[in-house]
Amino acid sequence: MPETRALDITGAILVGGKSRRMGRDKALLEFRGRPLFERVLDLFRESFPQVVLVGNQGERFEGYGVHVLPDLVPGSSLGGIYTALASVQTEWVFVASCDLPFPSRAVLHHLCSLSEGCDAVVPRTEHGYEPLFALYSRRCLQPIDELLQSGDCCAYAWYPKVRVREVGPEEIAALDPAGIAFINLNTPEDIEKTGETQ
Ligand SMILES: Nc1nc2c(ncn2[C@@H]2O[C@H](COP(=O)(O)OP(=O)(O)OP(=O)(O)O)[C@@H](O)[C@H]2O)c(=O)[nH]1
Repeated sequence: MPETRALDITGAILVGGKSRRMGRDKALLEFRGRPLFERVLDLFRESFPQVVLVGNQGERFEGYGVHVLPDLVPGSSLGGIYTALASVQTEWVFVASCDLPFPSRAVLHHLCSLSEGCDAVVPRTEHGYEPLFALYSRRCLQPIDELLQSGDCCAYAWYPKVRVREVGPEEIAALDPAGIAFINLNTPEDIEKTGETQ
């Protein structure tokens, strides 16, 4: 959408996980006839002027015409967020996990509309923060770096160090009434269960 494309945002999809619970690469896992990560890729391509993937073994994504950033700090999704923020030219990065079958355009656009006066815009549902579908500015880089250097890789433990705009459960429910925006697929059972959704 034009108002989001005009913003200084890169879309970054994290594709560097080990997929241990799934037993095979989640990003390229076939879900309803297409590799799973393409659902976020499509949404990002229509929303942001530039899109990158973050993770090692970039050759997996040959043919997509999208730049792959190798992990600067491998081993955690927070390391992936760090790599994205440290590598892109834009002031903001919208980060998403690769395993979201129903990423929400409405939630994405709402988060992007709230960036004024803060350093991060993060959804929070009744299950807690959703750090892997959130908007971060480059000002988050230093506190993330400090946390990683301390040996902690919790994706949201550094939030108290920056100005976070939380988008709470009621706001999210209005944008995602079916409650599917943050479903992610971790196990073969999740695929079976989610196959029946929508
Ligand atoms: N770039 C990058 N992304 C990661 C890394 N670890 C996890 N991710 C991504 O973070 C998102 C959530 O990952 P998880 O489901 O928590 O972890 P996973 O390693 O993919 O799966 P499990 O091995 O089953 O825990 C996915 O998009 C992963 O690809 C990493 O070390 N580097």
